Amino acid sequence: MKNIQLAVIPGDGIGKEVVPEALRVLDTLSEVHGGLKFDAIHYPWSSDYYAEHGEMMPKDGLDQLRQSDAIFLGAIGDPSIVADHISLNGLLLKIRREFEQVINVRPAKQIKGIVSPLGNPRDFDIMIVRENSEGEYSSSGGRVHNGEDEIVIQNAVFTKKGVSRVMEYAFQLAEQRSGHVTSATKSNGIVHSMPFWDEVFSEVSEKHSNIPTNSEHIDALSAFFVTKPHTLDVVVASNLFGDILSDLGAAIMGSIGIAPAGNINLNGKYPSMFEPVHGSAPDIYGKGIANPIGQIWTAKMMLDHFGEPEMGNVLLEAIESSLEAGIKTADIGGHSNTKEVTDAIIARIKK
Ligand SMILES: NC(=O)C1=CN([C@@H]2O[C@H](COP(=O)(O)OP(=O)(O)OC[C@H]3O[C@@H](n4cnc5c(N)ncnc54)[C@H](O)[C@@H]3O)[C@@H](O)[C@H]2O)C=CC1
Ligand SMILES: CC(=O)C(=O)O
Ligand SMILES: [K+]
Ligand SMILES: [Mn+2]
Repeated sequence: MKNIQLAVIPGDGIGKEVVPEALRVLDTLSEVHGGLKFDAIHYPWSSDYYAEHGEMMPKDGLDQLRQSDAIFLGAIGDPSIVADHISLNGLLLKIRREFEQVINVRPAKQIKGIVSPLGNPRDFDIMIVRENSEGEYSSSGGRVHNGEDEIVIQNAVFTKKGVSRVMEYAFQLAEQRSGHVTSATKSNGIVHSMPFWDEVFSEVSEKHSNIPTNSEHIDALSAFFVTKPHTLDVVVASNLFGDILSDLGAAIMGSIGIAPAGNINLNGKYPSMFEPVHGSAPDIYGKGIANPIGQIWTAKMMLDHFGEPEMGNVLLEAIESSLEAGIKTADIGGHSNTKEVTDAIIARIKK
């Protein structure tokens, strides 16, 4: 029996609705598999936890999570309780940084049973490889003076190590996919970090001369996601650019509610973390209508990570088959609720 210790953090808003559903799916997959078991430990860390304890997680929170094989997270953020920069920095971004989850992989591809909002898209299959530990999401900076004299400085941090690491990962992925790499840059507007980004991209691409590359400014690239997504394969991007492109990737698939993600620790020192691309969606929380597919597809990425791609494929086929049968939440044009969608996926896995 292969036992996998999962640290489960549903977090806020619809995270609390979709995580339990995805865990039901994982339990079903365990039953079908017979030799694989997930032992889940739940952590209530969230904005509610902050309201009670004045912090997003206990002081030894990271030590508690360290013991697990992976972290399965929903979403963090409830601006009605605590400001987003405090809640995300105190939990989500802290885990990503401290656990050296330096890469964030986010697929965007057409799946059966969902109509893309693009008029008539050709088949696309994009893998966004986002730098996840530095870049624009650094805590370096500060505020001085008040009123009209106030000055705010937000530093973006780009290290040779961090940039070459994410690019190396992107090239290795492209090699497996027999594809190519597109770099998201903005060296026409950002004078220090992005020319550096371009230089490192040239260096790393020289080591992989068999892989075709191109480099696009982020503004133009955003448009290409809409006008010609079929021309893209692996897209490597800084933390902020990758964040934005992945919501766009989700949108052209059909909804942010279906997009999965993996925060990958490469050095094996800490667990990786799997969470959907979407946030806590306060606008629909409590109605039971959140699309659980982002969280469930995220479970497939976790299965792949643990060397169980067959189970992952069973899961993706079950997702596609229930979508083709029209069992969908409202964000993708259906009338089913969160539980009905999960039930339909579970029924197909059992078949
Ligand atoms: N990784 C994380 O935990 C993230 C957390 N956040 C946080 O989430 C909160 C809300 O942020 P927003 O910018 O509104 O982004 P969001 O992703 O939560 O929501 C954006 C839009 O997509 C819809 N949506 C998202 N997930 C859905 C699902 N599964 N099914 C159906 N519709 C879905 C929402 O209803 C909303 O209209 C904030 O506190 C934000 O900081 C935002 C993004 C990522
Ligand atoms: C924070 C956020 O929006 C993301 O990681 O996607
Ligand atoms: K999330
Ligand atoms: Mn985001």
